[in-house]
Amino acid sequence: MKTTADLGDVRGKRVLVRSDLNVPLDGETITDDGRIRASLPTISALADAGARVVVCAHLGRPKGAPDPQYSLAPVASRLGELLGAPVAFATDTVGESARAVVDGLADGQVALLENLRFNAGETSKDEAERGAFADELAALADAYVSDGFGVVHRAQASVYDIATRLPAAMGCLVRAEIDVLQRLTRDPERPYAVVLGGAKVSDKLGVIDNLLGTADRLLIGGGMVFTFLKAQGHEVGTSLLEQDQLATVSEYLERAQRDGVEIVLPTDVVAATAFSADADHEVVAADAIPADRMGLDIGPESARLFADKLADCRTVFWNGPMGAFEMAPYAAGTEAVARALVEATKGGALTVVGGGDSAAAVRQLGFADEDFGHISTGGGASLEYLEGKSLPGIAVFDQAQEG
Ligand SMILES: Nc1ncnc2c1ncn2[C@@H]1O[C@H](COP(=O)(O)OP(=O)(O)O)[C@@H](O)[C@H]1O
Ligand SMILES: O=C(OP(=O)(O)O)[C@H](O)COP(=O)(O)O
Repeated sequence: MKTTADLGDVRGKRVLVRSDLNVPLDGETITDDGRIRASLPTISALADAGARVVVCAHLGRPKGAPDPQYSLAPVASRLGELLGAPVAFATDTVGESARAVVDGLADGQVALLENLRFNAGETSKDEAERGAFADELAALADAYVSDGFGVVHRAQASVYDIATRLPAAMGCLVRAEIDVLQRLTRDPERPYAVVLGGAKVSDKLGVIDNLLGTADRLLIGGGMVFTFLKAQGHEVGTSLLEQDQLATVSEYLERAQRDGVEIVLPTDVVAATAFSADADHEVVAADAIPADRMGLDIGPESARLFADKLADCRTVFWNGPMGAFEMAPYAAGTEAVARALVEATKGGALTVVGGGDSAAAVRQLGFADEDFGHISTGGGASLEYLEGKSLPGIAVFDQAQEG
């Protein structure tokens, strides 16, 4: 695997670094800067070596056109504070502003381009459209460094296509993340549990297919729960639901039972009248969610059950908060699972928390990075790695080496 050392002397070279700076925002306030901090080692090392560092990243899921609420401007300010040096911000990604900002960089200086996903080419399924955007990005630089671990599972222009267009290397964050995750895939100590939650349900339900073959226990919380409960024939009210995945989930439940894999579902949930901290909410049995309510957290009985199921585990991977933890009334389930992982870590288990919001949740709830074996910057990326899937942003380096 190529490292930045393989790029040779970078002094005076324009090096495009793909980072994952997809941080949670409250208006323009960054509520957790973990992903920015995790991106610093690669950026600093290149700047210290005299490169003209051009950082590119996405924020949220804008629809291929500029959308001010997803601007990376607040991230540029924070990145500058953390680096202790100003970061020039380009108000577009590959246009006039980007070219001017890159041209204005001196050796050792850092710039950040505006949100990659303001350009339809970044996420396009059409190879030619993606390639054309990758060409425009490539024109801004002399070399490329892939350091956005949280996006290596995306076959997107700045992750995949660009790596074939410039001398390319892996950054130290991607390499560090892979080193830890390898310990989970190479003969994990058992029992091995995977805890799944969060809101990217359609993205992440599919990973269960492979996890049924590797994990001993799957604990399901967050927005994932309701497709399972519905598949079991229960009312889920207005909760998050993947209607078209019901048959798949039923098959998972059958297969798990047949193969002796434990799928642990909540027995109670916190059900609210709206997605709001002020909404009327109550704890109800998981099989009795009122039709006009949505489940926004696992209930207290489930929190105890989940903690119990994690207590004897020797390896735990967790992605996705157990509830809408950003709102205090729905944070208890996430806090209970975090506490259970901390206890498991103290007992010698290998625990990994992955995902932008999951990492933000544990920090927001007052836990320290050292309380866990590892906090990964990638949720979906880690899960797909654990599934044994080929990740486009990593595979492209193998292809380049073969080719
Ligand atoms: N029951 C639920 N209903 C709606 N949203 C939920 C629920 N449980 C968790 N969430 C939301 O899931 C989001 C995080 O999901 P996701 O992006 O999949 O996690 P990560 O970033 O850790 O990979 C949080 O913003 C949280 O509010
Ligand atoms: O937040 C991210 O992933 P995660 O929520 O799975 O941790 C990454 O920045 C990838 O974002 P995407 O899932 O919109 O491609």
